[in-house]
Amino acid sequence: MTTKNNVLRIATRKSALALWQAEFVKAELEKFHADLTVELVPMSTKGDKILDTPLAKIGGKGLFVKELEQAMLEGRADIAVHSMKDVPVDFPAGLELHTICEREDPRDAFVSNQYQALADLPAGAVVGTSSLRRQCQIRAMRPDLVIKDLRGNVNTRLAKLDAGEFDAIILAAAGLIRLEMAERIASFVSVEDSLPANGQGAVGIECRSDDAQVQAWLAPLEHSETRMRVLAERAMNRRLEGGCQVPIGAFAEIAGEQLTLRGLVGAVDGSQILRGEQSGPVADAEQLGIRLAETLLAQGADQILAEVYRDN
Ligand SMILES: NCc1[nH]cc(CCC(=O)O)c1CC(=O)O
Repeated sequence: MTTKNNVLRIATRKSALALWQAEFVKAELEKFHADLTVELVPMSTKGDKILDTPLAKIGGKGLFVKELEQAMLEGRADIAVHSMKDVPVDFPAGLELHTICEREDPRDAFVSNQYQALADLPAGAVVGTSSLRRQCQIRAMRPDLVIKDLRGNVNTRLAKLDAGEFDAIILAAAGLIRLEMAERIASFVSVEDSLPANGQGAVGIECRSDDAQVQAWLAPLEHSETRMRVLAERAMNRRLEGGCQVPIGAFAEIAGEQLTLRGLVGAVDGSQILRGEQSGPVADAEQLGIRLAETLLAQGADQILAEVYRDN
């Protein structure tokens, strides 16, 4: 038995955002379970250590999660808190994504010290992003801009903007809001202009599949609407066999009993963008994701993705 009585250990990366998310889950757990002690177990992952290579070129799925999963499998930790966006579609035997918490703002944020929005940037302005998804959508909209790779955690990226390396950078709004840096957001990029990544803005919790005690503790943190949205988005990504570094956008919304999923697959240079949409009952979330992926594949998404993988 790896779980001590009334102690739960959270494996977490050491970035400010990861620590914020782990502290958030700790606070929620302690709010619901007065007699529970929650400890953080911070660790570095491969994705944190390799900082000089564009993410898309490092390869390998789960760059940011393997070390955390090893800790859970070896009983050094009980749960791991992830940005859903960075969580691979498949889990190692013995572990599962058990809980999905309520989503923060899922949009991309435009951050600049001089300009209000993408539309205000002059021709030739330099925009920083490390995401192929953001890159292809910006290039499609504004082929006159220069896109440069931008790596590092949120603070590093902001420091590079402030040092003048870029005229603007694009980040997930959720990260800035959580780190209490919402004032850095010059404007939100609409989901029409930049379809978010699957799971963006949502926090998920992974644990051992057979750990009933930990799962009982996690139960009150579950947010069912977020779960259904993220299920649809991830199902689309999975059917497309997309990793986390691909020019794929997936974004679901729920109105009443109806879930609407929008999806996009693009060439990195923005020369081609395929879009689709599926609506249906919330309970069919995964089916809608699979169906949308299939309509995109029928339009040629597989060729576009094959080229992306070849180039990277
Ligand atoms: N890929 C890194 C990553 N993973 C999650 C977030 C932001 C928070 C979130 O989406 O929940 C970010 C930073 C970014 O994309 O700007």
